[in-house]
Amino acid sequence: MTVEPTSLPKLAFLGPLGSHSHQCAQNGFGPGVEYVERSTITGTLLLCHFSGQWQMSAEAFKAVSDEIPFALIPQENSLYGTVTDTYDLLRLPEVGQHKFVRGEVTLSVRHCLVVRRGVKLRDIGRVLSHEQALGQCARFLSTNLPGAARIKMSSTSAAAQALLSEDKADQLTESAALCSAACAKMHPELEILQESVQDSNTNCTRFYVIGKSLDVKLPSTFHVTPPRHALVRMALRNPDMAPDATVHPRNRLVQLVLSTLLATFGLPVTRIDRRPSLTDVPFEDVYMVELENPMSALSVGAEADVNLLDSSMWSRMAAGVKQVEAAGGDATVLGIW
Ligand SMILES: O=C(O)C(=O)C[C@]1(C(=O)O)C=C[C@@H](O)C=C1
Repeated sequence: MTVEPTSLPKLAFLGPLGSHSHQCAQNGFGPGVEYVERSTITGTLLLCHFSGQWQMSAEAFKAVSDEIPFALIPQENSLYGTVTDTYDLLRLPEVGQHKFVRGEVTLSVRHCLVVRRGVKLRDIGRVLSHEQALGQCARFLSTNLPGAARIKMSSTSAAAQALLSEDKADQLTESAALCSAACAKMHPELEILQESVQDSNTNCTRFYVIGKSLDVKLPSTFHVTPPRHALVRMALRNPDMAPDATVHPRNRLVQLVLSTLLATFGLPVTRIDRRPSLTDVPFEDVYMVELENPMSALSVGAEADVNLLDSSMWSRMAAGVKQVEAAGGDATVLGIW
């Protein structure tokens, strides 16, 4: 009898190893996936302008494919707010077609101030980290390192690694990084100068689990609950054709979003985010709207419930999309989880 080799599904995350994304992925998926690190969420962001549409490559996110069916990307932090790279990616047409939000994981986030061994606080002239971590530690930095330049890196773990490769002879002052304690401990040449430097101890980041389709089965180690959330992208279908010429298209979109949303999907709205659209029209926006079904929390458990709730969420979403379209809007379901 031959034993088939078992292969775990792959999950892409923002690396290198030791990033908060890595920690969160491990908490959420444990040994149930093969981890594939990527060096950016959004890679070479918004670099090429192609056939009238801004295109971008997003390594962790773009990796989602037949070969890598899942990715984990940070969505929002409790102190510093929306992860804009992620919302920029949610504007892409392929989201809602080949990539969907299929789950979420929240991570409690603690940052340390880390240096090469022997470096003192007074020597630090630069602090390297992910933009989110710099923002989450802004008060600490202003108080303790007011003159230090804040340098954005692709991740907190990339910042820690950069300390190791810095050429001391090139620098007049020393650098520090903001990263997790676990990340600092991966490098014996590094030392933690101060722990827990984020501006609040309740600091946490919510991540989206992206799947290559709405059907792909989530890894068995991921805790699946009955679908409770939906994410919908809304825009004006044809912004140039306002039925009432006195109303600016931008206002028309706000009216559409507000008037249709509250009634159309029949579910409470839990957040609304707005980003510039991918068209060339100045100030044309796209809205990302998250809805939450309070009822599904009551029916956790049986597989039958999950299927029933799944189809009821779906029919609500499909009906809502039709109504938005009838009102001159464009709505795409980006995820149900
Ligand atoms: O840089 C990392 O370690 C990441 O995983 C990214 C990220 C983010 O983009 O928000 C994740 C969690 C923390 O909020 C800080 C940074």
